[in-house]
Amino acid sequence: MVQASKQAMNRHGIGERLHERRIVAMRGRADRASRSSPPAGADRSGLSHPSEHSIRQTFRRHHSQCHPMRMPAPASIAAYDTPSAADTAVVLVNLGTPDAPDTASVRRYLAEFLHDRRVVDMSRWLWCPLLHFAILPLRSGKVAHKYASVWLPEGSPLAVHTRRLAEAVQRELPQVRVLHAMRYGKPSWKQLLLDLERQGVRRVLALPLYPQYSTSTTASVGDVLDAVPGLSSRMVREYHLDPDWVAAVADSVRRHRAIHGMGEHLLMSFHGLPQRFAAAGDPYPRHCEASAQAIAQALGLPDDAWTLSYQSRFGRERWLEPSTTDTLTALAERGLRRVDVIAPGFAVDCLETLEEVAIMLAEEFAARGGELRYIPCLNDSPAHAAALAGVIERELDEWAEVAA
Ligand SMILES: C=CC1=C(C)c2cc3[nH]c(cc4nc(cc5[nH]c(cc1n2)c(C)c5CCC(=O)O)C(CCC(=O)O)=C4C)c(C)c3C=C
Ligand SMILES: [Fe+2]
Repeated sequence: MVQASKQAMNRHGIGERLHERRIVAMRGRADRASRSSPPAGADRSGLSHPSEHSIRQTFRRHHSQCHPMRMPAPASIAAYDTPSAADTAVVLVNLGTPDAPDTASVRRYLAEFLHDRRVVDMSRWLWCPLLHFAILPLRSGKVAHKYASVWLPEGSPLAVHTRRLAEAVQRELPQVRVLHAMRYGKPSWKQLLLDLERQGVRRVLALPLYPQYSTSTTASVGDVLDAVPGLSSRMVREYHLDPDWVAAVADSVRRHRAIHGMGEHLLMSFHGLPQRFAAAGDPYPRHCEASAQAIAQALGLPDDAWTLSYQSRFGRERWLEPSTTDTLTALAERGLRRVDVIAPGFAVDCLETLEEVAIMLAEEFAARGGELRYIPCLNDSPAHAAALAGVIERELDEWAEVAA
């Protein structure tokens, strides 16, 4: 099979192969968009089957069941010999969240999160006493109260939406195992990798649920992957300009505006970052700017109809600007009364979007006489699952090519 794939690669030029891959990806996406409920084990991309023969069989079977008029299997199917379904897992990794909205659980979660040097890089001699004797005792209770205000019957919004999103992506990609994990808290990313290794899984593709790359988030997911050397692994770095993701965000705004009417302005609020990180080369602000531009362009918004801002400041140092709070004050002073807000840096709704934006900032804006209308994250929407499935397919595809 490897041989067959190498021969195929020798026969065609690189440009041709890339073109074939794009066609395959487009076909995969078209299939996802057009089918309602795929048969278990059905295969569209041929990513995961041990032999070319069985790949073609499965592909044909699926197509004859779902799309009797659509044929044949993709021309480049021979390139999909590795990785195979049995020994590959795809893991959607999110930040993490407390187990319960109480002080002890929040304290445990914050302690793990804020111990990560990727998040707070101060000297441990200074940071650990500050964290344990000031921040955790003072912050945990207050933050637990905030979590309680958005907690769902099934758990923390971030946990609930992440699990549902992974299930939705699994439905999109029945040929590989799709799981989810949290960098901090449960289900533990590190523990999941160790469990997978024990179960004989050899390859893990990590998809950090951060569209924009940051060392404080994405790289930290990679650190854990590197710490389990028995597994062959690969990580999606970012998807901040993925066309399907951009289209899904833009569509969510369009749909909201179709139901609730047009806001006078669109605010795109991203999680903030200390300016020092950006000065040291973290590409996060560039990625946020590029995402915001692409979303505005997809919506056909003129420059004065939208603004990018940064929220969730933590600590005393300078964070990225403009802040969402200051931006809303400025918009209110400009006389704007109906502002729509999206949070395109968050894959799913969480404390920072629901409590900080949809509740607190909306209340502040209302006190100035305005209406702040929060448009939810993509969560487990079909468009989101399809976009992420496309990102995963492309990554597995490139991996197979490198491995061949
Ligand atoms: C120095 C501190 C922090 C950095 C740097 C930071 C970067 C960062 N965070 C997210 C995404 C999320 N952060 C969330 C919560 C959260 N973030 C921080 C601090 C930093 N984040 C704290 C202390 C908290 C906990 C809440 C609080 O105490 O205020 C969440 C939500 C988690 C949930 O349970 O709902 C997300 C998501 C990104 C994308 C990012 C860098 C770009
Ligand atoms: Fe954060």
